[in-house]
Amino acid sequence: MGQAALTFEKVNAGYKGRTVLDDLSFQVNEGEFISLIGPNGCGKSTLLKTASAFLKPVKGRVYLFGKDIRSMRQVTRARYIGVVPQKVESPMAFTVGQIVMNGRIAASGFLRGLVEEDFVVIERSMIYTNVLHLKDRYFMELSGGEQQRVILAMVLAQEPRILMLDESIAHLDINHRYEVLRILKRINREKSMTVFLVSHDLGLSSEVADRLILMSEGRIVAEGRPEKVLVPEILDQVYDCELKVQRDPVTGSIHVSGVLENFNGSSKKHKAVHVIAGGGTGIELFRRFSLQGFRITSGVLNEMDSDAEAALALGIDAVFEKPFSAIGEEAFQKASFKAAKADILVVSDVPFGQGNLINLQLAKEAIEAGKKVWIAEGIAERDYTEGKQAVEIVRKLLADGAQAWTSLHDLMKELKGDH
Ligand SMILES: Nc1ncnc2c1ncn2[C@@H]1O[C@H](COP(=O)(O)OP(=O)(O)OP(=O)(O)O)[C@@H](O)[C@H]1O
Repeated sequence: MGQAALTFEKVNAGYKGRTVLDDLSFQVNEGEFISLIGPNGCGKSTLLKTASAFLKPVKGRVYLFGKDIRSMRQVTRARYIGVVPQKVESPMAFTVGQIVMNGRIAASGFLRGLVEEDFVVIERSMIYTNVLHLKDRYFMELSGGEQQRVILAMVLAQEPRILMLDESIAHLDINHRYEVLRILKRINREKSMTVFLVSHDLGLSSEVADRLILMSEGRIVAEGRPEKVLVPEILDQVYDCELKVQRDPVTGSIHVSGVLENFNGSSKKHKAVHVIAGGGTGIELFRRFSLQGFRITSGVLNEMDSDAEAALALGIDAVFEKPFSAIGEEAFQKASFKAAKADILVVSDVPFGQGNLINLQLAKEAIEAGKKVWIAEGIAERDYTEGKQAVEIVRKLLADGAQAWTSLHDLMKELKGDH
């Protein structure tokens, strides 16, 4: 493997005071084919913008082939790095031929003028990406996939030493996608061009890349050969869902997919869960339980509370009390009736005061009925009752068999086992 092509050294970067990349350090060597993967919003595009000096780091340094990018002129940078963006921002009133030529001009300098060799590179880039026949067409008139191939041709015409693609092949049809990948692999091998591909297609990334870099919340959480990174223990945590990873024993290719078993039309009766929540602490529980196919009941909730609104919006069978009022006997009895029909009871990280303390009585009834009860950890910090009554009740519940949960991810996993 060659010298360091791209180096991030303790980089912090983001937008208007909001940090996205968090103390990020990594190195890519010349000739490597890397795929950068990670959930929506984790900072992949921000990393690309920072690498191409479109975004200035707040802290840390970025080097291209050992040189600090801050000291580089734009034309020098264009020779080192070419970025194919996720989407083409502005409509361009140019023909395809003109756009690809602009790529070459950006990297060769406006003053020099183009020579014979430049036109060979321009034409080759258009042939590679199958856009030569579109040469005289206006960019704005092209389909999304055609536009994406033109931008790729433009960047290839720069002949950059590192090519970064931001989800740029996602909109291509399967034929063109594999064609582009073959081109990238070829240039990568024959010209030692470093390729850095951002992709949400984990299987495809594992097929083409020598090394995967997995990001989460602005940091790198795993990197290495695809079979080391694409393992359920890592992916489940990062993508916060259950994933199936299968490896083809013949080709070795890896297939990652989500689990759709709740939607396969089976007549299996789903379990019922009663959720004790309030103040918005139940929304994510409602959402996830719905997606997993649980039957959900909830309450007592106060009308106009954000959990009450969410329960109404999701059609959840909930019991309500008047807004800003302490839970009364009638509402409690209704909730007790509903909770008695549930298989599982979950208490969110809702704060408890005198007004809603009675909801914990539902957890006690569930334990007495031999049901599973899950209570969010950290009750001491959200107990606003006199004499910390909620802490005392929860302590007893835990002693009698209730279980504490810390992360939603883990709770869902536990409940999935019961489902
Ligand atoms: N121009 C911007 N101004 C403010 N915030 C931004 C800007 N661009 C991105 N962000 C925020 O920065 C975070 C990281 O965004 P980024 O586009 O880098 O993520 P990503 O990993 O590429 O996501 P995706 O997979 O969805 O494309 C997100 O929370 C996003 O909302």
